Amino acid sequence: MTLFKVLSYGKGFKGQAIWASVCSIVNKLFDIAPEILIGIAIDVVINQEDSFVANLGVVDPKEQLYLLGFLTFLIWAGESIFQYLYMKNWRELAQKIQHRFRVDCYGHIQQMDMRFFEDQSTGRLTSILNDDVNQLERFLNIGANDILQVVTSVVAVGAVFFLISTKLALLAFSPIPVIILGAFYFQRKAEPRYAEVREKAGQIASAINTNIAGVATIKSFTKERHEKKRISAISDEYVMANESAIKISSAFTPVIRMAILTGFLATFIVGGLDTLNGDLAVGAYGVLVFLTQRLLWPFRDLANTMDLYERGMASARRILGLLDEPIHIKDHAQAENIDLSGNIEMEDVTFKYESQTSAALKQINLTIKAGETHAFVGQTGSGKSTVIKLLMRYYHAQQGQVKMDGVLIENINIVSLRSQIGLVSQATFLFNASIFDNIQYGNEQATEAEVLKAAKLAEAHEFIVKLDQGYQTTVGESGVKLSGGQIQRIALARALLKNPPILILDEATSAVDNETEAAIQRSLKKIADGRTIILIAHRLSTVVHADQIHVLENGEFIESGSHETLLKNQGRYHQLWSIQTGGV
Ligand SMILES: Nc1ncnc2c1ncn2[C@@H]1O[C@H](COP(=O)(O)OP(=O)(O)OP(=O)(O)O)[C@@H](O)[C@H]1O
Repeated sequence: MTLFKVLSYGKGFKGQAIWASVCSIVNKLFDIAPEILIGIAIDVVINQEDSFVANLGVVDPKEQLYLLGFLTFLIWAGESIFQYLYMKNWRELAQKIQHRFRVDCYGHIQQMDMRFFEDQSTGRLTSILNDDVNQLERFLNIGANDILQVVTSVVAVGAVFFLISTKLALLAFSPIPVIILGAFYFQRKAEPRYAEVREKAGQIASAINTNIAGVATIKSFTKERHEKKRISAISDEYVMANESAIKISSAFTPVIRMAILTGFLATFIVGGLDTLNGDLAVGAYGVLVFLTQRLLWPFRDLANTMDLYERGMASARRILGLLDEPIHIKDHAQAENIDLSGNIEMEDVTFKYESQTSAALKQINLTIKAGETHAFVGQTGSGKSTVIKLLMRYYHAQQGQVKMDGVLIENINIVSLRSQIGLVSQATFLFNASIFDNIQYGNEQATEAEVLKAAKLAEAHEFIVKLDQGYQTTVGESGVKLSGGQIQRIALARALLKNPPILILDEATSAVDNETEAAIQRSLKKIADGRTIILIAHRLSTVVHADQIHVLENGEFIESGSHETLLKNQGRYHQLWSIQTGGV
């Protein structure tokens, strides 16, 4: 059950949960005590020297009243103190649990396989980490306390009722089964509606996220009105989902109120008649009438609690669903840390993306010796980047083997593998931080001199120092304050700083001008010694110096060799080269 799973997240905070529960219960006991004191006070003014208090030893009615006044003061003070304590403790617990959920969820998302992210919208994930966790926090803040306090009042008030009059106790309790049945009915009706509300909230977040990220495209196509309408339509769906939940939750309180009224009237009239007949003392009658309210009114708040509970559980199910998503690519027990020297082998590797009907790579065989530079060229969609994704172990090949230094890639610890590959991918991502920090991300131990050296090798230093704040310039999310070529050079510097034995550049210099690219090539030559380099480029001038160039077509290597050999072969590479150099 969702609630138990949520509560099991509170393991480790058991002591505080018990203390918070005690505070909730004591507060409730203090809360119902004044009603009993009112009854006793009525008894004092009516029976004076024969009152209940007089029997305890305080005979003077005035003194009895002073005593009751003093007790009332203590009770109110106690109630206030315990209210402070339960609120503080439940809220602190809610904070701890929501924090744990958020951080665990985030950690889990980060570990998910790349294929998981292909079907997910960032908006949905952010809405789970933000909105759903907050929703759950709201329930945890007050929900547990509300439930405990309702139970406490039923037990404590019930005890007083049964002590005074069993008949009236049964009458006062009669609406409770109706209320509980109503609550279950409400819960069953509300559950799917709140699930729908959470789903719609996720869709809104997703649409807004995408649109803000793509605002330049929206503007360039002057689609602002269209997009506003689209967001408005999704927002309308959210409103409609909420309206349907509101209808059912709003009906709950009035229905409960009528049930409460029945119990109250029964005590009021039957108890009154008993008092008139002399079967019930006036003070006791007063206590019962006031206590019926104390017994039944909390059930009215149950509607809000149930509402909060349903919303909270709908959110919890989304959070737990995310946490239950299996991680397919992970280290197995025998995975080792290996110091790679840069030998790479692929044997008969065939790989198909789940969503595709045909394989992206077919029977690929590749041998790269440590220190060599290899390049992959070929038409768009031919499978070049997919080779890299397999080397990074983002995906798992359905057939064949990938080895590094003779060790199966699955037997290498993922952190060890990825930390020894410097990848500059097509989709470069910079963090919303300073340029310095973005480069240093490649190696957090790197000194300032090392960061500058990497930037110089990547031909980035010159443009960085010309910026207003130099290395301290903050780049916007995805580096929007920089040009495409500048972003690529920062990403390259970041990868170089990692000083990896394997460096993979997937269209890493596609956006820089020819002159800068030539300078980067010269830098790369300097650092290529003892390092395996894999290049992917459409611009063939980038790859002419590679030891081996592999031409891919439809997921197959159709030609391999050095630039000169491939030109001599007069095959596909020759054709591509001729097109690019204007020979055709
Ligand atoms: N995440 C994915 N899910 C499903 N199919 C994919 C995915 N990524 C790539 N593909 C498909 O796999 C094939 C190979 O894609 P890949 O990105 O490896 O090509 P590429 O040669 O690197 O192309 P480009 O030069 O355009 O970068 C393409 O048909 C592509 O549609």
